[in-house]
Amino acid sequence: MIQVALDRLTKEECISITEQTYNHIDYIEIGTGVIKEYGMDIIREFRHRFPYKKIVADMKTCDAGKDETVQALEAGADITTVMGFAHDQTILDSIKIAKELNKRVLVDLLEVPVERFQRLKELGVELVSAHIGKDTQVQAERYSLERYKSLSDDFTVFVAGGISPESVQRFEKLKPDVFIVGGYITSAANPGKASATIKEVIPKT
Ligand SMILES: O=C([C@H](O)CO)[C@H](O)[C@H](O)COP(=O)(O)O
Repeated sequence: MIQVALDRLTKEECISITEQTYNHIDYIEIGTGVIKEYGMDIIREFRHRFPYKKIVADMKTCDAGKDETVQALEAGADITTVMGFAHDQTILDSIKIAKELNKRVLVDLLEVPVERFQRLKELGVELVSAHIGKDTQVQAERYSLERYKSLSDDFTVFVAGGISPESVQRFEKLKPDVFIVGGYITSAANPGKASATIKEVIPKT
């Protein structure tokens, strides 16, 4: 499955790219910067405009787990993100309230040491994002995905970080359920065509 990540865009650009890519994507991610710009209103607007697509709010919550999770999920997101390096209590509170709302939490593994993966499982984490951060993507070859290789034994895996038709093979080894694709689609001259191309190359589920 494909999640289009809408980052560093205006609201109008986010809507236009979602419309152009609609038939090739499974999840719409409202990116962290877009949420910072427009707040929960953009999640409400996307819920209203795109009632049949899963919406992920990339809140990147690292404290106040309950409050931020409620904010995003009550605004209409199906999934909200919490950082794996946050305090255990933050993660527990987010998962608990998401369950009460019949929704999900995706834990972002950015900068999370491998030794913490087992603890995340014990905390009840089910969805994780194996992520190479925007600021380290230029050194991506140095950031081996090796540390993420066993995640699929314990979690539903999302992968993110500079995914394109050229790099998709590296991520395939992690047996992900969802490929999160940002810049390759959103910076393309034709985002609809780019989303069709990436859909062709990711493994069929
Ligand atoms: O989560 C992301 C990043 O931290 C910026 O907020 C991106 O959504 C994710 O990395 C996917 O975008 P690309 O790396 O441009 O594919």
